[in-house]
Amino acid sequence: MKTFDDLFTELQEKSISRPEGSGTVAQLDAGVHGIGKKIVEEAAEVWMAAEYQTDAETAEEISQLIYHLQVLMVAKGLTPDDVYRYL
Ligand SMILES: N=c1c2ncn([C@@H]3O[C@H](COP(=O)(O)OP(=O)(O)OP(=O)(O)O)[C@@H](O)[C@H]3O)c2ncn1[C@@H]1O[C@H](COP(=O)(O)O)[C@@H](O)[C@H]1O
Repeated sequence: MKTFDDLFTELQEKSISRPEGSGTVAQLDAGVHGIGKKIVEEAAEVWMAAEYQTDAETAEEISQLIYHLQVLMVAKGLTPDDVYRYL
């Protein structure tokens, strides 16, 4: 099963290799403004799922929010350690 750190490593590698068809590359090309809008959208979907949908659907929405947060981290050059030091 993929972990937070596994996904982050994969996204960092894709930001360098820029494979054709990668949604991550498209997100990075959209820039921080576009990525930020996706984060707000996904956060709202997490909230709505938690209130009105199943636990499994909520978990899926949380995974999507984490993904978009990681895309923002890659865009900004932040690493998991930069975040972990505040946990
Ligand atoms: N974990 C994710 C992941 N979570 C969410 N998303 C993206 O976020 C979108 C969120 O879905 P929504 O339900 O909000 O759909 P939507 O609003 O219709 O989405 P869009 O039209 O805005 O794309 C998905 O369509 C994906 O584009 C993800 N995209 C990729 N990954 C993983 O990231 C890695 C790299 O992916 P690629 O860069 O695409 O190769 C792979 O391991 C993928 O599994």
